[in-house]
Amino acid sequence: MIRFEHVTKRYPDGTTAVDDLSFEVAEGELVTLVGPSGCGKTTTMKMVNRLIDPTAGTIRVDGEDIADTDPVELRRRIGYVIQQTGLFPHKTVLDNTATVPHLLGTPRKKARARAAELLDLVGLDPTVYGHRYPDQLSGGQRQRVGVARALAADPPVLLMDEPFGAVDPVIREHLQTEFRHLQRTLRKTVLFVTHDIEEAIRLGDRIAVYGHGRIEQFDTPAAVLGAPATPYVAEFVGADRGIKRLSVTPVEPGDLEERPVVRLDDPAGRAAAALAADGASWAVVLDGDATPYGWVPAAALTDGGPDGTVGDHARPMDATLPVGAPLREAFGALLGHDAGWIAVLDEGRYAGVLTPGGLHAALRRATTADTVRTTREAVVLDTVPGA
Ligand SMILES: Nc1ncnc2c1ncn2[C@@H]1O[C@H](COP(=O)(O)OP(=O)(O)OP(=O)(O)O)[C@@H](O)[C@H]1O
Repeated sequence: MIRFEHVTKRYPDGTTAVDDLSFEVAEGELVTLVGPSGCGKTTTMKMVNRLIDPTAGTIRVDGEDIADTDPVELRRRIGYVIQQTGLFPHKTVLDNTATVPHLLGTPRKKARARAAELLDLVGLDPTVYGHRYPDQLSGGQRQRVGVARALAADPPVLLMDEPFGAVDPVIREHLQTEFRHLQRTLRKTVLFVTHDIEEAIRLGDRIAVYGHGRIEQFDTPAAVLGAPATPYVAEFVGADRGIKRLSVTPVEPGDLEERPVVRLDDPAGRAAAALAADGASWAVVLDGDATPYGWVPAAALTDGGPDGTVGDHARPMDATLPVGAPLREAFGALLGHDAGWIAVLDEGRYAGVLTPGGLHAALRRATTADTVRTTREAVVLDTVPGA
C-alpha cells in the first residue's frame, strides 16, 4: 500500500536524512518507525504526503508513484496526526473534527453527525466535549480529537507522527490501548513514528528500527525483541527485551493445562467421587456448558455429607483470559489472583487453565521460535573460558 523504493533525502545543507530506503507497508498494516532523535523518521513520513519531496527514489501509494499525483488530491487519501495536534483554536471540537469532510463536500449537518460518531469512537462524549474549544481540553483529550479529525474523511492511509507524545505515561498507555482496539476494526494502513520502543512494540504489526537514515531491522515486534539483527538494535531495544517480549507473545491453546471439570449443578457426591478417581485435589467449576464460575477443593465437596450440588461448595473466581492475550497480561492476572492458575477462554468457551508452569513453557516456545528464525551465519560461537 505504501512502498519506498531506494528513497534518499538530502537537504540543501548537505544533511542526508534518509539514505536509500526500501520497505513496504501492506494494506491494513500498522508499521511503527522507531529510532533516536534525528535519525530521519519524520522526514520519511513527510515524504509520503509530499510535505517533503525525495532527492532520489520512488514512493508509491496504492501502486501509484506519488511524484505524479497532485499533492492536494494525495492528502485527501492520507490522514495526518501530529504531536502538536494543529487544531483550529477558534473552532469547537465538533467543528474541528467536521472541517475536512465539510471542505470535501459533505453537507455540514452530515459532517457534524459523523464527527460526533468519531468523537465517541475515540472516547470523547460529543455532548460533553463537542462544544468546547481546544484550549478547554487536556493534552490527552486534544490528541484524541487529533485522531478523530484524521479519521473524519475516512482515508485509507494514516500518518501519525508521535501522536501521543505530549501526554504523561499513564494517559499515553491508555491512548495506545484504545488506538490498538480501534485499529483492529478500522484496519487502516498506518505509518506511526515514535522514539519510544515500548510504544513501537505495543502498536506495530511490524517495526522498522532506524539507525541514521537507514533501517537496521524491519520485522515483527517478537522477532525484533527475540533476535535483534545488529548490536545497535540489541542496544536500542534494551537489556530487558526478555520482559518486553511478554507483551508480544500470546497465550496459545497448547500452553494450557487440563484440569478436572465439574458443573455447578452436578451432585456434590458424584463430583467428589470423580475427583477421587482422578487423584485430583481440586476442579474447575463451570456454570452451564462452558462459562467458568470458579473452583472447588475436593475436600469441600463432602463437607456436611454427600448431598447437595457442587454449587453449594464452589468458590467463585472472576478472572479469565482469552486465548491470544499477551503473556504480560497473563502474568499480571496470575499475580493478581492467589489461586496459582487462571481460566482461559477460546471464543468465549472454557478451554483450560494457565499455570505458572504453562507461562514458563510459553516463553520457552517463543525462544525456540527465534532459534529457527536466526540464520546460521548470524550465530557467533563464543569460547567459554575454562571449558
Ligand atoms: N529542513 C531541514 N534542513 C536540513 N536538515 C534537516 C531539515 N529537516 C531535518 N533535517 C535533519 O535531518 C535529519 C533527520 O531529521 P528528522 O526530523 O527526519 O528526524 P527524526 O528521526 O524525526 O527526529 P526526531 O525524533 O527528533 O523528530 C536530522 O539530522 C535533522 O537535523
